[in-house]
Amino acid sequence: MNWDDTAPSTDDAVPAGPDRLVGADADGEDTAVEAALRPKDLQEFVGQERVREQLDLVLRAARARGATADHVLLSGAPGLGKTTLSMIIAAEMGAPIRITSGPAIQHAGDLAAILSSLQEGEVLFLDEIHRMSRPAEEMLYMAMEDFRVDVIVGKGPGATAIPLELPPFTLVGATTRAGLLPPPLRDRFGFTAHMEFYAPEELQRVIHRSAGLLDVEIEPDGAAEIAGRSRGTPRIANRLLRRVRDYAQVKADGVITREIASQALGVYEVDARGLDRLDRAVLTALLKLFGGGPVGLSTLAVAVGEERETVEEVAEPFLVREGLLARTPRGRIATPAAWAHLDMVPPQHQAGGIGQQGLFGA
Ligand SMILES: Nc1ncnc2c1ncn2[C@@H]1O[C@H](COP(=O)(O)OP(=O)(O)OP(=O)(O)O)[C@@H](O)[C@H]1O
Ligand SMILES: [Mg+2]
Repeated sequence: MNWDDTAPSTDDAVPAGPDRLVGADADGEDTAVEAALRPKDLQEFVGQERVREQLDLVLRAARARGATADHVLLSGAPGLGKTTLSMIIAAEMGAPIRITSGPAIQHAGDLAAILSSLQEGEVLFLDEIHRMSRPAEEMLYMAMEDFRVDVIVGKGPGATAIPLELPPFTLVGATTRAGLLPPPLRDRFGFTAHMEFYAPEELQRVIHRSAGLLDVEIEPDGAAEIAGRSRGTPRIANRLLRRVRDYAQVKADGVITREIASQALGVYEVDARGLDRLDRAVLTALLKLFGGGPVGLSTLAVAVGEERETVEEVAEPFLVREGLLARTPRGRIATPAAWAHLDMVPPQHQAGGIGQQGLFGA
């Protein structure tokens, strides 16, 4: 559902497939176990070295001054640890945290109610801040800068603005789409942290840590195998770990070895690079039916029997990130890495074969 007509957001309408094992958004089971797996302080938080170091300085300095920490904006793809980091900020400051999200704030009044009930030093976590309504956003500007809001009482010519002082608080905003934030809002954050995808070694550490908390025995090779298929995302790493654990318990003695991890993820159709069935269907169609492209998005979508949006928003971002597919003005094309990944030979390399763009070019 689209709560907010100011943002040209399409992410809400996309069939992101909560049943998708490699989807980066949280599903029901994730929500239930994530609380247990969340690192509780900066020390425990794996990776994101730069962000961690900078945030550590910001928080230490604020603590030393006995002041409330500056507002923090966390941006990055789903499942990289924004919510986790917001809770860590509160914990490190020894402050309570209030959690809400852009879509939950439909009216400025909703925000005024939250702001006016904050305690001094409290952390207000505003998830999906890019989806807040415009009037609420404007109220937030003043609250962030001057710790003050104007509450409008009454309607029409008789309406009056009653200024309300707020206690100093720390706003932690999170967004998957930093580009959608209006500059005046972005500028009011004292510190902006951009979260990157995790390296396989970092994910391996995340997996080890989670396995410990879930009381699962895992060999380093087993963790490496899962890490390599987790698309740079801790949430996916934790989810794959749980599925591999199931397999290890049912089919083996419960210990996760490389062999077991590889077999289990084969059963769940997550390949060595983290592609799932949909991703591979798109690539396979692109290579087999269209000789590697270029081919239009709609044609490609019909070929795999999916909606355009599903191909564009669900499968393509990761394929592009992995350098397997490129979006060009003339259509989608496969990269040499795509041919290699599916163990296929590009047509121009075959004796007497047609050129890559021979049949379907333009
Ligand atoms: N650096 C990390 N170290 C260990 N675990 C992590 C780290 N980052 C994230 N996780 C784990 O990944 C899961 C997802 O993290 P989190 O909910 O913070 O992501 P998010 O960025 O808020 O995602 P979304 O955009 O969907 O809200 C949590 O279970 C958390 O424990
Ligand atoms: Mg979150």
